[in-house]
Amino acid sequence: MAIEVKICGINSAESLAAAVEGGAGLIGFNFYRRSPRFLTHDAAAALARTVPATVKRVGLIVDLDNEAIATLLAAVPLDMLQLHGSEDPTRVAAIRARFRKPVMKAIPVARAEDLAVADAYLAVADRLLFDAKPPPSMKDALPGGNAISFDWRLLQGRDWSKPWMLSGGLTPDNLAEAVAISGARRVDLASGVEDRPGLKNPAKIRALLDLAKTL
Ligand SMILES: O=C(O)c1ccccc1NCC(=O)[C@H](O)[C@H](O)COP(=O)(O)O
Repeated sequence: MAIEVKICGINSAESLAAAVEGGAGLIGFNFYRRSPRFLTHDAAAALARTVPATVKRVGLIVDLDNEAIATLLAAVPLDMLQLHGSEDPTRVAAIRARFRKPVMKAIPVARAEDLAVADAYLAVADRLLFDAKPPPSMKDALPGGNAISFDWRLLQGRDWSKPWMLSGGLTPDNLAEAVAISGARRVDLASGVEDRPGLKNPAKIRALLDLAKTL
């Protein structure tokens, strides 16, 4: 069975069409202001309204308070929230209960010990997303979308009771190896289908999704 792909940081009708027509299972809209992929509510809403029901619309947020989340959800039709900040399990549970949306919690990974953090989220999140933790030497790193990978062998032979995704530095060139080594059946990527940060390349999106169907 093909792996499930989320294309994150969709910010144009062209990239959205490539993702939807190519078979992405999820697309992500980025609401983190420092990101080159940041979208206003209005821009995201216009795109989100055109997404077929078969594709999940994920809103990526970083440590937003309840008021900001409520404003976002009132403006943009979203199927899932991706929590990509330092939200602890209590906060994840509170967001899920209050806003009645499935939540995916990002877990930053650099070393084997980082994976232990995931256990605390299993009871409160609907999905986990293992993403590369930027090294301290990386100046101005974002919480995600940095085009860096972690050691995929850390995930080898591991599984969790909730669906989990692999992300961090995935590209059409390394996807097959990443999937083979990690055992991931769901992947998420942003930079790997771009020409520069924030500029998605529809041809790269289509190529990546074609490849994913063969894995
Ligand atoms: O993509 C961003 O700019 C971003 C900013 C802040 C928090 C998270 C962000 N991206 C999250 C994602 O879901 C990315 O797909 C994931 O981090 C992998 O990114 P990349 O290494 O660029 O493929």
